[in-house]
Amino acid sequence: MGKIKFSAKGKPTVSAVDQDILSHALVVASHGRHFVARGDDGKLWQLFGKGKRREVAVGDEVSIRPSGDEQAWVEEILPRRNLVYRSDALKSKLFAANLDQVLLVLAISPPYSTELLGRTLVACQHAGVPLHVVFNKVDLFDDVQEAMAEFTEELNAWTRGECPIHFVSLTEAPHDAQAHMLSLLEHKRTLILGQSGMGKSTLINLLIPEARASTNEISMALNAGKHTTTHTQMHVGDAGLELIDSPGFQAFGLFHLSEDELLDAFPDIAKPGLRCRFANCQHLREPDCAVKLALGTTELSAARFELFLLLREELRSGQGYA
Ligand SMILES: Nc1nc2c(ncn2[C@@H]2O[C@H](COP(=O)(O)OP(=O)(O)OP(=O)(O)O)[C@@H](O)[C@H]2O)c(=O)[nH]1
Ligand SMILES: [Zn+2]
Repeated sequence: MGKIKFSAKGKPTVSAVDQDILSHALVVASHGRHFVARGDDGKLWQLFGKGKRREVAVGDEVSIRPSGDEQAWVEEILPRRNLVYRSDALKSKLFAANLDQVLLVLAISPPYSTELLGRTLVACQHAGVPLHVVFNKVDLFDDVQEAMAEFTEELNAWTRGECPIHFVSLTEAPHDAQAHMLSLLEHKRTLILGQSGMGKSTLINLLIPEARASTNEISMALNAGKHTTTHTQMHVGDAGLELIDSPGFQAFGLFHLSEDELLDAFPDIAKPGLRCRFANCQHLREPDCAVKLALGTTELSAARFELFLLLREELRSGQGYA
């Protein structure tokens, strides 16, 4: 990767020479309002955007206008295939764009959050991006077969069997994990999500050993010389491996969904909902509510119904959390 130099204040310096040349680049790192993009020739640019052109995500294809040797303005964000993001009442926080898949890393220690799993699934469905679950640290199970069967059942209930689940031990069986993960990740752009401590960094370093070094370089580029570790970054490995690592997040707000879009992610509620006596049934205390009747049967799990009510309440109160 090329090195980036900075002006004294980290702002773009104006160069009359290449000001009018537009070129194409891929956004490979973001930290708030700071971005780094890689040009088609491999050169790294520190990016600046104005207005809407500041709403750049890792994975975005951009057309850029150089303003200095290493700095450029975002001229245009090219149309996206998809965008995965979270949001609260005030603003959106972009995870990444133009993805082939999202991979959520879970483990039993620290304990994983089923609510986070549910929210990730809704966000992925809304964005039209497939979700895979990687259940790491299987070496911590007492009885591996029994635990795998138990967690498969629990996760399938949450995802309605829609997400493939991959059991691995990244530290105790790294070769197996590596082979399995490569078959899933090669020639794809993947966003890796997970609570802190699940093994995201272990996974990325196992598959792309040079990831740590490039993180330091990008981190310096983003912050114009200062070091920060919390940024979203795309790591590129052999065989078309593109892994996007995102900083830990406390909550996953889905305020950007409309109620109809939320319902689209819950066909297990939408479908029985058609049979409720009232067309505008809220599925709370109304008579002849088919959703309440479906609750607890194989059609609708109590956990998913609770998550639906929670998300709907957040949308209505305007207090989604990001
Ligand atoms: N027992 C066991 N420990 C693991 C395994 N994979 C990772 N760990 C450990 O789990 C801890 C957390 O792993 P990380 O890769 O740093 O987790 P992370 O998801 O990147 O966490 P943050 O950096 O906080 O976002 C480390 O001590 C790892 O060594 C595994 O397969 N088995
Ligand atoms: Zn109802």
